[in-house]
Amino acid sequence: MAAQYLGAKGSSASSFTQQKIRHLSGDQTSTPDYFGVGKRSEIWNPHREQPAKSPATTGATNVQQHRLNVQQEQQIFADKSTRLLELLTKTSSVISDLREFNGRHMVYYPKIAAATNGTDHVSLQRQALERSQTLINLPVEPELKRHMLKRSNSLGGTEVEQTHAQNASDNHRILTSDVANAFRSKLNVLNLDVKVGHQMANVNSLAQESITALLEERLAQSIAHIEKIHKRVADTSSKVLVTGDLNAGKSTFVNALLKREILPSDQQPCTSTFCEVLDATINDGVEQAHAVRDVAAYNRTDPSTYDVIELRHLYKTVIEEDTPYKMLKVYTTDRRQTEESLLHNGVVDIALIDSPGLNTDSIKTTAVFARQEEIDVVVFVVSAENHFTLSGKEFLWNAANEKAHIFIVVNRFDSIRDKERCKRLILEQIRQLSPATYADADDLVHFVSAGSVDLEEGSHKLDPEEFARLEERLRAFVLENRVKSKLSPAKNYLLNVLSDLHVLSESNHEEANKDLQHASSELEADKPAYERLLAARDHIFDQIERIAEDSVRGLQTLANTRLDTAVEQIESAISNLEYPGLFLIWQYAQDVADSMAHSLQKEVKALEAYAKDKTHETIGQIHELGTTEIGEYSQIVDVDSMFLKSRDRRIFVEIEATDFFDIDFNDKFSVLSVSLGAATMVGGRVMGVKNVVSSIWNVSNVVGVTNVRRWMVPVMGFAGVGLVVYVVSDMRHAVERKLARKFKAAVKDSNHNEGQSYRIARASRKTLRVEGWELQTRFQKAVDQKEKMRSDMVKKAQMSEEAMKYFSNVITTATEVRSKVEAVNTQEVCKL
Ligand SMILES: Nc1nc2c(ncn2[C@@H]2O[C@H](COP(=O)(O)OP(=O)(O)OP(=O)(O)O)[C@@H](O)[C@H]2O)c(=O)[nH]1
Repeated sequence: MAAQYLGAKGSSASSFTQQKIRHLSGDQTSTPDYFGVGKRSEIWNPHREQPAKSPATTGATNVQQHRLNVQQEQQIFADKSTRLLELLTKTSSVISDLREFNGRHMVYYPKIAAATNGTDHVSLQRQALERSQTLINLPVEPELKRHMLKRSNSLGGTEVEQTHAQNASDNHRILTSDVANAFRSKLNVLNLDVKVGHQMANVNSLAQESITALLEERLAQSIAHIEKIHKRVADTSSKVLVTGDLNAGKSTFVNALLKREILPSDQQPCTSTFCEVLDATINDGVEQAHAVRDVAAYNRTDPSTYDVIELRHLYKTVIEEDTPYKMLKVYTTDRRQTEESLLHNGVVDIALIDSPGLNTDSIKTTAVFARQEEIDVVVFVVSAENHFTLSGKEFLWNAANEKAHIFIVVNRFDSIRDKERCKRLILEQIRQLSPATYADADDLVHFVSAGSVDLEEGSHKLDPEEFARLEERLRAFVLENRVKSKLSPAKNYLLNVLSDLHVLSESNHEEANKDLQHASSELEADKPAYERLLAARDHIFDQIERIAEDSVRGLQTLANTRLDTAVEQIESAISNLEYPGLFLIWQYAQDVADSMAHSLQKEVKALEAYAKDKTHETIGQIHELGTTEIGEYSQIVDVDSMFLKSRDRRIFVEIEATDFFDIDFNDKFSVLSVSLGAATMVGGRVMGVKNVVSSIWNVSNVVGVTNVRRWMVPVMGFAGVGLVVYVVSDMRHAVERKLARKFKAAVKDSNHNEGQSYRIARASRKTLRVEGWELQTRFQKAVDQKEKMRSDMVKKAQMSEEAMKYFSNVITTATEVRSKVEAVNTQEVCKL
């Protein structure tokens, strides 16, 4: 039959081969007409008129040409599958990279803005609120937060604007339903909308993290699927499922193909489970059957996954009703020459699967089996005597929908008397059940007698002509079909997933670009405010230091001066003291000492009060400075806590007996003067004592020493009395003078004034420092916050740049891979 495609214009086999390889391997730049018989579409029109056979074409040439075609087909298939395998690997690695990227950056997947239900709005509002609350969660006073929000505006549009800008930035990710739906409609395998019940739930209500997780899951599934496809494309064998009505002769047919009595056949329905016949070379050349309970878990190299059954005992297992086995893997050797072998012929290894006859119980299982991707060809065996039963029709009808072409074997044809009528009736049934199969009936429908095939070992008897032809067509059909069943799904999946990667990457590239623009413009717009903030911070730190130091120094100087003055004028502290008289002079002295001490202490207290006021005033200045720069905040420092513990020192003056006499015995005139003083007081005339003494001195010089001696004694006596009188009468003032002198000396010796001034200044400095620190901390927080925001923006910009670069690479790779996948032609296959 292959000859019908050949030599119409007398083309040589080699030029035919080259044309065909170019064409079938997808080199679509070359002339599409590889058969040289006209337009390509003509080749595939099932209703085409068959070209007339060349009378010169002999059967031998046909066979030879068929074999040549098979080899070429094999070469083309190998080329296509190698290319697809590479492209599958490449695509898988692109998806793996995307998974990794999704883990780091979160791949963007658009959401729909127009809420379809209340939840969407609530969710969007919540997101916006969460974003705006980021600032509110800062570890600062509520009042400060409020003001920082307010102030940040004056600092050049920081947090509040950023929050709005962030919202705007994120909102641009939320699309109108039309745009998002348009985006999603472009997605095939990576569309994240999931079916919940009878409705499609979209991802709007999901948080970005959930979308990321969903996408991750989808990408992982995609990689697993590609791995499965890869395995299938790399697998050189094809699976042929043989099914049909009960007792139609399926097992007999499989044996006829194998030219061996492998599967048991019986007049009564006997096949109770699926039997897959495979080449024994796969099983290290050992002929045996593996009875499998769990097909998914079956592993030939793990004997725990199956029971071994000798081939000669197969019958018992196969006919066993209620068998626990779901599948029998029958490894057998095809004793024919390699090129004649069906199971292992160097071109395509075929595994034949015999199935239980169709009835109401088995139809479902068989239909599921037939639908499996790994089934390359479905062969339906129908008994020529019974035609299609109801189960057979149902199966064929469904299978035809899935696989389009079914290979139909009408068996037991030898038992039919009116063969033409039988053919006509059965073909009519096929026309109704599977029009595609009917259209190719010449190749796909075979009337044979499988029971007539000689299975005798070493027999050289040729197969009946019809069966030989069936065999040739079946091999060709398997070869043709594996392009459809193996390569087409691979190609389609790759095209879908690559298209999705392209769509997703374009959208992400666009988003990353928007993010980059946004981050860059935000940084640029914020720069002056940031610089102002930094300058203000440095300035304010200096200012605080200066204001506080000026205040403290002023306070210390003032305290010192005032205390010195107070000491200087300490006599005024006793001016109002009542003198209790000579007899209580000791008590009076005590009172004088106390008064002076109290007076100084009072001054210290007054200075402390002043220091509080002054400190309060300075705190106010610092606070005002702070609020001007970072907004209102509460003052935490309390000046009332200053000087809570009394640290003033009382000046103690020890009262001694000498404090009552203010006479200097070292002075040569002292005693005399005191006596005279007393005398003059006694005489009622008070004159300067020194003047009197010097007058006497002058007189003695004039009158001579002898005369002086003569009247000196009475004078001295008189003076003594006077002295006593004077001392007694001056005792109050003597006490006051002496104690004042002692007090001043004590103040001076103890450095009291300096000490107290220093203490007052230190207390003020301490309080001011707390306020200064508070402001510095708050300021630093504002700076840190701004710097964090800026560094986040920079990171965002960097990430956006990285994302743009990454997605543009994905776009390039996906485009390249896609065009290579498209170039693999899986539509047109050569009919062998
Ligand atoms: N006359 C004739 N009998 C055949 C032919 N092929 C099979 N048979 C007989 O039909 C009966 C059933 O054959 P099987 O191969 O067991 O049929 P089956 O479809 O595998 O049966 P189940 O798997 O049990 O449904 C057997 O007795 C075969 O000898 C044939 O071409 N001609």
